[in-house]
Formats: sequence, structure tokens, C-alpha cells
Amino acid sequence: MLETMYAEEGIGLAAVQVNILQRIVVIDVSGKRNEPLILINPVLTNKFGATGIEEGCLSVPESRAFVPRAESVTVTALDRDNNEFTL
Ligand SMILES: CSCC[C@H](NC=O)C(=O)O
Repeated sequence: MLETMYAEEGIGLAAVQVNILQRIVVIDVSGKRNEPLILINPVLTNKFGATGIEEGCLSVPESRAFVPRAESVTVTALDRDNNEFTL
């Protein structure tokens, strides 16, 4: 998933986008593209505020649309070593 996200110059990719039917998300919003974040079975436990921007989607590359988003969220997930973390 990381390989695909980096190859497509994305900032995030969900497993279902590459036909893996599991709750896994990879993200890298670092400037140098060297800080991958892997969330397995993520659960949003809190969200705050409302915002949104026009976004693209690697699965529908020809389209862009405004997507409503929270300003911040709290998420708990497992990492690659099965350790739970919250951010
Ligand atoms: C803003 S959410 C990320 C959207 C897109 N990733 C998956 O489709 C990407 O451009 O990386």
C-alpha cells in the first residue's frame, strides 16, 4: 500500500482502494515523504470542528470534489507490530 501511495504521489490510501478488504490506512503528509503512518483497524474516538477542502481521490483520478472534514480527530489504531496507539 505504501508503494502504491508513493508511486501515485498520494498522501493517503485505504486498503479497499487496492482490493484489500480490511480496515487499513496508510498516510504520509511529510514534506520529504519519509514518515509513513500505518493505521490498522482505526477507530475515530473524537472529532472536533468542521472544515473541508477540494480533494482528489486516487481511485477516481479525473474527479475532484469538496469533502467536508473535521478540523481534528482522535483515532486509536494498531501499528504494524500490533501495538495500539492513539493520535
Ligand atoms: C485527502 S485524502 C487523500 C486522497 C488521495 N488518496 C486516496 O485516494 C490522495 O490524494 O492521496
